[in-house]
Amino acid sequence: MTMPLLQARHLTRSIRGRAVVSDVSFDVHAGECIGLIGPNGSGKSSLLRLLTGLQRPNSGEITLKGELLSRLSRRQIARCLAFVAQSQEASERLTVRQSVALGRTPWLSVLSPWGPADEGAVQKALSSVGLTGFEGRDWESLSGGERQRGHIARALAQEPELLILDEPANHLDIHHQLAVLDLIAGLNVTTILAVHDLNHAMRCDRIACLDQGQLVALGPPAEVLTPQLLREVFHIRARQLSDPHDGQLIWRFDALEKV
Ligand SMILES: Nc1ncnc2c1ncn2[C@@H]1O[C@H](COP(=O)(O)OP(=O)(O)OP(=O)(O)O)[C@@H](O)[C@H]1O
Repeated sequence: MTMPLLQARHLTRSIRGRAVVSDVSFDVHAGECIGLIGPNGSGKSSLLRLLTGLQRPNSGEITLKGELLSRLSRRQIARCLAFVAQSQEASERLTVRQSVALGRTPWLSVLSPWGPADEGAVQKALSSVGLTGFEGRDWESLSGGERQRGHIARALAQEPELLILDEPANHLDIHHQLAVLDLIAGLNVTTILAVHDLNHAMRCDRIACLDQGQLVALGPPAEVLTPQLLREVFHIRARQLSDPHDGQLIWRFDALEKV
């Protein structure tokens, strides 16, 4: 068995005495796509921030390629892992190209200045999110959905082994939601993404489900997404229907009264 790309062991993060991430452990293997689901406030964003090293757990540890994350520099982490946060904003006035080019920062140094490989990575990233031709536009002139694709392009330009995305389909119209999810699925990159749409989560290799900071289920979609789990965690009645067109299973949901 190869070493996991990322290991989380007994992660706990408390805010004002309340555990928003509580004793979470799991492994992520190279090539996997893991969908992180859970109700609002269940700790998805908090857990993702721990995995990126942006926040430290109160207890527990994370290893990235066998190295303790807490011992790695930001630059070392950024050469392996890219993060697309929720509602991320670029502060400076930048063009789209400049903004995406920031993804190359971890690879640049005095001895390794900007070169054709960096330019190639930026163009490839822009092309894979459908933003070729937007290079010269002011970042601020982009629509919400275009910005979201720009953020993903910046992360791709980083050429990470592990891509962590917090609700990447947020702000996107239905076409771009599906296009971004297809894009992520087609990348040769290990991915962890927080998702709200359970039909989108079905496309992941494994699903991790958080409830009140605890990891209550982890496994293939068909094992994790059961009517019982969806009732207990999301307070919904869930039924699976088969699409007559191709037999694919689709969820249908009804809200239940919270008890
Ligand atoms: N800085 C903070 N101060 C106080 N509480 C916080 C802080 N950050 C997060 N929390 C709380 O931690 C809990 C988990 O929040 P988190 O954003 O991780 O949840 P989430 O699952 O990503 O939610 P959503 O689906 O709504 O985005 C929530 O109850 C939230 O209010």
